[in-house]
Amino acid sequence: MQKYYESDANLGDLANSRIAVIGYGSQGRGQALNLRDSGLDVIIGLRPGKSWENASKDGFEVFDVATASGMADVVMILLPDELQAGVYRAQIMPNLSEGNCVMFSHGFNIHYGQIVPPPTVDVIMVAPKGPGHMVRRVYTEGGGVPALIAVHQDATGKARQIALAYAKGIGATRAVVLETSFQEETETDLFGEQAVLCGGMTSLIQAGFETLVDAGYAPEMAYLEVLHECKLIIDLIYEGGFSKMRDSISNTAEFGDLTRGPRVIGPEAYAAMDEILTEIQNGEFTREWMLENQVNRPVYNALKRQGEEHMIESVGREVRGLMPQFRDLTD
Ligand SMILES: NC(=O)C1=CN([C@@H]2O[C@H](COP(=O)(O)OP(=O)(O)OC[C@H]3O[C@@H](n4cnc5c(N)ncnc54)[C@H](OP(=O)(O)O)[C@@H]3O)[C@@H](O)[C@H]2O)C=CC1
Ligand SMILES: CC[C@](O)(C(C)=O)C(=O)O
Repeated sequence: MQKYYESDANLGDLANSRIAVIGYGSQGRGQALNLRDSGLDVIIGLRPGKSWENASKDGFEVFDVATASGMADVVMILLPDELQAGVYRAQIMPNLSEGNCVMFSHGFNIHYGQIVPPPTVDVIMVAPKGPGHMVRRVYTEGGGVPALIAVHQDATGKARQIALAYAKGIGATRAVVLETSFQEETETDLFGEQAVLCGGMTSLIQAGFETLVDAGYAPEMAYLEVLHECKLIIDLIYEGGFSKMRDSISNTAEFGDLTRGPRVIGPEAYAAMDEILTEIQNGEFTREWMLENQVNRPVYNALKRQGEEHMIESVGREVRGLMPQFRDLTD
């Protein structure tokens, strides 16, 4: 896999370009602030509302999406994936000029054919591998969140240099930038967030919590054991892999980890993961998500409400309230 660092990228490749960041949410805000602090010319495209107020407060010039797109050489689309195609067709596409660059932080809309840009523009991806708030926080601390780049269309012959310059602008080359394809990024990202990082992890934690509470243990004990301590264990895995974590835990914990863990994630879990991956690869998940949005998200809203009402959430608020380090954090 091709890897890039600071010396492989040149901010000069974007020196004469105006970048319109469309959207000012998690990624939009983090990326726009970092790009501006890296000396690049950034404007914001939005609809009136909360994000518009936030971007103005942060000192950006904010325009409606059509105007910002028409003023820019590089248009980075950081709207929710499910809304991108509609906004692109109505407000971005009519304002693109030959030689412009259209960018994404997730390959979703290009890979699944929801957006098909004209052949006269570059189409690239710079996808930070972390939440937007961390993209900003780590940059201000002098580091960077790693990112993936991909080139879908290279109309100008400079698409890769532009992707690398942008990645440098948001701080990613301070960590590492890997080159991939829109397909690989989209499918692995969706799989990761569904099966492991978000879906798999919350389901695992909730199942552990329910098992302890149903067996009569105090909910506060269950919370500390299966949720709070997760972060401490994950920090060790993040720093040095499973080996560093296993060096740090007791021998008893390690024996239990090695012998009992595979019983929890047994053949049925592997089969479920295969099924989830297949639904991503054959477009079934994307069809479900896009149709869900067309009918105002009945399933999403019901499941989200059930999640918010689960006992683990109220117990969590209570237990975090007992610890000084959580007092300044808003839930
Ligand atoms: N969240 C993350 O950390 C990551 C996200 N990504 C990708 O980044 C992209 C952006 O995601 P994310 O940052 O989570 O998005 P958010 O939901 O955090 O932010 C979306 C932004 O788009 C604005 N917006 C929504 N609808 C419209 C509209 N019709 N016209 C104009 N502006 C609108 C919102 O403004 P308003 O206040 O008006 O609603 C908001 O500023 C996606 O492609 C996602 O897959 C990739 C890696 C990680
Ligand atoms: C894990 C969720 C994520 O894929 C991310 C922060 O990288 C997302 O799309 O938000």
